[in-house]
Amino acid sequence: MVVTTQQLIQWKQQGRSIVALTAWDYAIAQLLDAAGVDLILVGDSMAVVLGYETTLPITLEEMLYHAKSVRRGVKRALVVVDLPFLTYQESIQQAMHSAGLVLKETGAQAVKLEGGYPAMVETIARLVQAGIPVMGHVGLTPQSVHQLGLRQQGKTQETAERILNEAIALEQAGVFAIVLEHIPAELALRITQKLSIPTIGIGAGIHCNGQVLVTSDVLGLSEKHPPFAKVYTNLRETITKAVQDYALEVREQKFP
Ligand SMILES: Nc1nc(=O)c2c([nH]1)NC[C@@H]1CN(c3ccc(C(=O)N[C@@H](CCC(=O)O)C(=O)O)cc3)CN21
Ligand SMILES: CC(C)C(=O)C(=O)O
Ligand SMILES: [Mg+2]
Repeated sequence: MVVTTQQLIQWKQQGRSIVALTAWDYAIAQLLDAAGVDLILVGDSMAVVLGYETTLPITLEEMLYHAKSVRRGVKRALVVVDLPFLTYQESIQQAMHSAGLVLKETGAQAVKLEGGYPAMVETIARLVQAGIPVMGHVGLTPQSVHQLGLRQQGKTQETAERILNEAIALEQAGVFAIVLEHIPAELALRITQKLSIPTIGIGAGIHCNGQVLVTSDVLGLSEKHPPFAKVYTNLRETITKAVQDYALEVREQKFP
């Protein structure tokens, strides 16, 4: 049984939590899919495994290349691809072109883009009308890092209302799900209760309809201490140890 956007909405109604993680290549995607992850996001956070400081330098070409590789590894999960910075904000035409390339060239089922009311509502409505499933993303939007920083959003009454209203506007525009990043848990609860579509949280508390994390953070591959992830295993240590063991055995002529 493959995961569809309708399935995610049904799971919200049934109270079954949605499990989402990011992937950037075939090997990782194949492992996550086989382990039963419901939604695989080809996130622009792959910046971390490509050695960029922020998500801003990632290009549409890089996303397409990695998304194709991810798609080849996935049999069951829904594959969603981030539209990178300035490949959708310029005009509806630009967004349509970028999202169209993602669906045509990669075989992914949906795109995600950052932002809410008013800037992105019309764009999302037009993409959805054209048959492109769109996932929203509000709260902390890392493509706006030079305006927002990386601080929690929606801490005041006023900004909390703004984020709630953005989420409502995005649902009306037709998104099938919405990422809530780095907002207070009580605000995420209010949004989750208000919307019929599922909320997928990252740093947004336990009340969301699902959770998403950056896989390199979960696996202990990221160099920096991850902001939201629980580090379930430390692959940096595992890999370092294996490589050092190999180097030693080669130098001592014990291998092969
Ligand atoms: N590997 C990785 N994991 C992520 O979760 C992630 C990325 N990359 N890249 C895109 C964004 C950036 N993210 C981040 C990064 C740092 C903080 C953080 O440290 N926030 C501090 C404040 C820091 C500041 O003000 O400069 C906080 O206490 O909120 C939050 C979100 C989340 N996203
Ligand atoms: C953390 C998620 C929501 C994301 O946008 C990404 O990985 O790029
Ligand atoms: Mg992203």
